Amino acid sequence: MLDLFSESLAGRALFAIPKKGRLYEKCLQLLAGADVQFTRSNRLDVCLVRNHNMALVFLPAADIPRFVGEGNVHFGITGQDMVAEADVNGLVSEVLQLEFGKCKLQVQVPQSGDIKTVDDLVGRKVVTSFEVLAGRYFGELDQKSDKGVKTKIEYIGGSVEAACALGLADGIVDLVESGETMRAAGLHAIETILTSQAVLIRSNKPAEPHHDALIERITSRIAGVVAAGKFVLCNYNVPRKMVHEATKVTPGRRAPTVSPLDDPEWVAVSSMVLKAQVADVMDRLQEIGASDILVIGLQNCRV
Ligand SMILES: Nc1ncnc2c1ncn2[C@@H]1O[C@H](COP(=O)(O)OP(=O)(O)OP(=O)(O)O)[C@@H](O)[C@H]1O
Ligand SMILES: O=P(O)(O)OC[C@H]1O[C@H](OP(=O)(O)OP(=O)(O)O)[C@H](O)[C@@H]1O
Repeated sequence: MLDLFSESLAGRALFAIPKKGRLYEKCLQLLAGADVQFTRSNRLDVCLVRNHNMALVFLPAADIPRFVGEGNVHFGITGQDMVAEADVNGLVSEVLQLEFGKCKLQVQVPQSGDIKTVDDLVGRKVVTSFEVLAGRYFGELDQKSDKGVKTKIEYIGGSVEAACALGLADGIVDLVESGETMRAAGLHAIETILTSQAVLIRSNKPAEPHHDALIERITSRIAGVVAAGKFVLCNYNVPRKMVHEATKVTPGRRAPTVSPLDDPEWVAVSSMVLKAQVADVMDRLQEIGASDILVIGLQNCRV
């Protein structure tokens, strides 16, 4: 059975996806948007893609950089924090930022306590799941400090936020997004070690040409899905004499589409706008005299 399975994997491009956790659902949405068709069986962490010569390998997010770096899989999705922690410099390339899984790796200490800055932590005990990054950060700090002592970095696999309250640590290094978990544990952040988001990474080991072409095709499809989430299409009518002003507000990615209307005094404009800026853009268009401003969400695109 196993032999049959590895035979069916032979020659396929291997794509690593986080098997659970924060990034999992978003990855499934990306795969659906890129029309990567598969059925994941409960018991298997490898599954064949029906419509491409590819297989998905579901792995812990933390292991993906190493698997990609060593060329066991050709490409994968994980967090930038995981790539940095795995220390795979030169072995993988980041090919696409995916705009989700955004968070910060921060040094946190009890809100009420004697530790106010990272220098106060030098020589004390820090607990973290990111022992490489925390070790490097405090190693540099120890060297700069004149205390002549080393900060003790201790690894724990989860529930890091509880460490200070339990008396296990003077500070922690952990991920923060909304800050809710941190505040609930009576902690606050005193330094950011890195910012992170989910990324598509590729092995730097040379792939076979037919893998290269497929990886590039899937990457381009995923880039389209990511861009579709970032942009909207903004359509509006504007007096012809104001079109120059209006298109300064909506320059589009390459150039806006300007079309004549039956009324010679007016034109219609269609342009891609960043979703995050669209409310402001609509206000400015209205001030310029545009009307019938319509914002349309994109399901998919290639840009
Ligand atoms: N609160 C958060 N907000 C946004 N992104 C996050 C958050 N926490 C973690 N991430 C991102 O998701 C990645 C995976 O985190 P997650 O906590 O799901 O790890 P996991 O250990 O694989 O899953 P689990 O905790 O279920 O075992 C992190 O490396 C980080 O890039
Ligand atoms: O700032 P917040 O929005 O509160 O998010 C931060 C929390 O998210 C992550 O854990 P997650 O909830 O993914 O679970 P985990 O601890 O099991 O990894 C991280 O380790 C923090 O605990």
